[in-house]
Amino acid sequence: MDEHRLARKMARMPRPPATPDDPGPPSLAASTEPRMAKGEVLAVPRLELCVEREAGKPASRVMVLDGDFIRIGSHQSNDLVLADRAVSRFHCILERVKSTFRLTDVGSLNGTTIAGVRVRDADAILPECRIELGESVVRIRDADAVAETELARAVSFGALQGVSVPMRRLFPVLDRVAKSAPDVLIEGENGTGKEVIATELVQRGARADKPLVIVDCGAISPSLIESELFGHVRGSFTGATRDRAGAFEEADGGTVFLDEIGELPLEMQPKLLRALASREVRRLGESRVRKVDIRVIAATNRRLEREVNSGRFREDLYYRLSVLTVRVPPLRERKEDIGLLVHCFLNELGAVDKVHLFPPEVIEDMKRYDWPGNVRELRNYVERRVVLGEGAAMGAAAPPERSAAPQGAAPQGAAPEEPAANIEMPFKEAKDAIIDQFERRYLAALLEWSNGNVSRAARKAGLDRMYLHRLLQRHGLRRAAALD
Ligand SMILES: Nc1ncnc2c1ncn2[C@@H]1O[C@H](COP(=O)(O)OP(=O)(O)OP(=O)(O)O)[C@@H](O)[C@H]1O
Repeated sequence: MDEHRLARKMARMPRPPATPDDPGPPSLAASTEPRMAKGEVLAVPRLELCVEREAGKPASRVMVLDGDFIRIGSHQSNDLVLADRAVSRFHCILERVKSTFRLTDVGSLNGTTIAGVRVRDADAILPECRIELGESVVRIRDADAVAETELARAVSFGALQGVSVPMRRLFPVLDRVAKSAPDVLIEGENGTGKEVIATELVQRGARADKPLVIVDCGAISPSLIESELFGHVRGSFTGATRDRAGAFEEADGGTVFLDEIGELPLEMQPKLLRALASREVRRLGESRVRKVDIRVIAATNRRLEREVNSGRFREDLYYRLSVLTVRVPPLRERKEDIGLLVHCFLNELGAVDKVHLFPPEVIEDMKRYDWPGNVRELRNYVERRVVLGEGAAMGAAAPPERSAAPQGAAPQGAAPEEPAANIEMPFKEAKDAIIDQFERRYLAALLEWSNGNVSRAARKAGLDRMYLHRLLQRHGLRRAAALD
């Protein structure tokens, strides 16, 4: 399989069956609801931001904002714009998490401080807190007024399960996005369900029976990405033995899902921007321009604001992509979903009879853990527990289980057995066999650690992501990496 195939999947999506919503309690059967039922209304306190100093001068500007995700910076596109040269274009993000806030500095030049302490990521910030950025000071508090937001009654949005408030707030948003069919950016940590969301958006939209082409921008070497997206003509580069349509052309009439958009090489970004704006593509090595009719869904696990600040992502492309952004909360902020997800995975695994392995006290233990690998890690754990029973351990730090690890993994901590030297084999073959064995074990353990996430694994191992993909493929471990 060449790199193109490796990184690109194409699917024709069947329309979901027309069944009514399932507003009932979590059940073993995942509900399918092609249309959202009108849900409850949730009152959320509005957020009041008081600018007490701006660019070093006293100020008394008050802004009352709806929404739980507020961007602060000097660029006009922020929710709170500070006219302060010491404030970065995208300086920090304030997110409501239940009754507190999280503050994230997105790589600002001069930093963000709270009570004199410089913060990068600060959780559990309480109302009345004063944030200092540049030569400005902003105080946050819950306003008296509340905003009303729709809360779905259904506990799933197709394959996306969730009983928690953040997820049931997300479902109506997704429903509207699916129907209105604009380009959309999905932001969320690894394993939070971005690809599931993209698939659901397609299935529920007008392009459901048209092609969906998935491009993993992080899995394609920079030299091939242009041809991958826009195609090439024969002879346009070494190895281009025939004309080939790119993802945009293949998806004509349908959708392109650009996964890991934050990994797109900088030099490719203006070309993507042009294609997004004009809906035209030009194959590599050809002057002819082709019109394409596509919807683009992009996803990222990076804070693109941080990438823009650091110069790794173009500001104009960021604006183009982020016109409509959907944010998926990490699992640690919606642990109420764990019980439902466990049932859903048992159901998918055909292991409903193993529900006794997840009694309430185990679910409570699971809620105490933070799930850095999010739903993917949870799913892997459910699978392990089904196979190993009560001995399965949660978390990457816990001793991994031999049978749960992908084939070839050595138990962590155990001294690897010295392989016997096989002098019946020529030296080179014997050496290659041992290296092969080592690679398999190393990669399998690495995948186990990263919960199948290739980007994380590549970073941990200090390997180029594309090279790691090839290694995994060579060792038949690609499925373990791509399965979830
Ligand atoms: N809310 C959910 N309900 C049911 N399954 C989920 C949910 N979220 C994620 N999953 C499952 O978790 C796994 C990871 O999901 P997915 O690949 O969509 O995550 P992702 O955010 O795209 O990850 P990455 O950024 O690493 O590519 C999949 O097996 C998916 O089916």
